[in-house]
Amino acid sequence: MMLFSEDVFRRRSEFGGSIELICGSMFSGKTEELIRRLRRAQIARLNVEIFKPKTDTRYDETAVVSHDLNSIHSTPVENASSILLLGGNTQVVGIDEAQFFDDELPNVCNQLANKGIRVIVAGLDMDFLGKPFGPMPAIMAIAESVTKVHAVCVKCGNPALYSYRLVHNPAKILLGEKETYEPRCRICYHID
Ligand SMILES: Nc1ncnc2c1ncn2[C@@H]1O[C@H](COP(=O)(O)OP(=O)(O)O)[C@@H](O)[C@H]1O
Ligand SMILES: Cc1cn([C@H]2C[C@H](O)[C@@H](COP(=O)(O)O)O2)c(=O)[nH]c1=O
Ligand SMILES: [Zn+2]
Repeated sequence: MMLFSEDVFRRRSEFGGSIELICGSMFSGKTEELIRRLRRAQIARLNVEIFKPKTDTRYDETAVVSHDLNSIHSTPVENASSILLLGGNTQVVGIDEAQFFDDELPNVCNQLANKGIRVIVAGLDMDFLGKPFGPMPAIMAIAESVTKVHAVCVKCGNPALYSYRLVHNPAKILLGEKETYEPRCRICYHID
C-alpha cells in the first residue's frame, strides 16, 4: 500500500527535477514529513541541502526542528534567491517555513527543478485569518505533488486545518507555539 502520493510520483521522476509541497496548519506534521523525506534522501546517499528563512529562530538558529524536537541541519537564508547559491552537486533541496519567504520562491523552486533537483517545500497554507499565506498558493500551482496534512483539533478531536491565534495581535507574522496558536477544525475555528 502506498501511504504517500509522493512515492508514486517519484518513480516517474527519478532522473528529473520536481517540486513537492507539504502544507497544512500548525502542528499538522509538515516539518516531520519534510524531515522524513529528507532523511530518506540522505540514506540514499544523495546530496541534500536544507534551507529556512532567517526570521524563523523559534527552536534553533540553524536547524529545522519539529514540535516533537526532531531536527535536521539547515542553512538560514535572508531571501529566496540566496537558495540558488547552493553547491553545484546538490541533488535534493528542502525548504521549511516557506510561507515566510518572498514572492521569488516559486521562481527559485522552478529554476532548481528545471536543473534536475528534487525540491521539497513545507509551509503553512493559511495564516491565522484563514487567508492564503505568502508564496504558498503559487508553489501549489507549479508543484508536481501537493500533500495536505492535518493536525488534531484541540477543541473536538476532528482533523484541523486552521491555526487559531490565541492572542490579540493583528500582525500577519507573529512567531509562536502553543501559547499563541492552536489547531482547530472548520467548525471550532468559527465558533469564537
Ligand atoms: N493538536 C495537535 N495535533 C497534531 N499534532 C500535535 C498537536 N499538538 C502537538 N502535536 C505534535 O506536533 C507534531 C507535529 O509537529 P511538526 O511536524 O513540527 O508540525 P508542523 O510543522 O506542521 O507545525 C505531532 O507529531 C505531535 O506530536
Ligand atoms: C498562523 C500563523 C503562524 N505564524 C507563525 C507561527 C509559527 O512561528 C510559524 C508556523 O510554524 P509551524 O512550523 O507551521 O508550526 O508561523 C505567523 O507568523 N502568522 C500566522 O498567521
Ligand atoms: Zn473542532
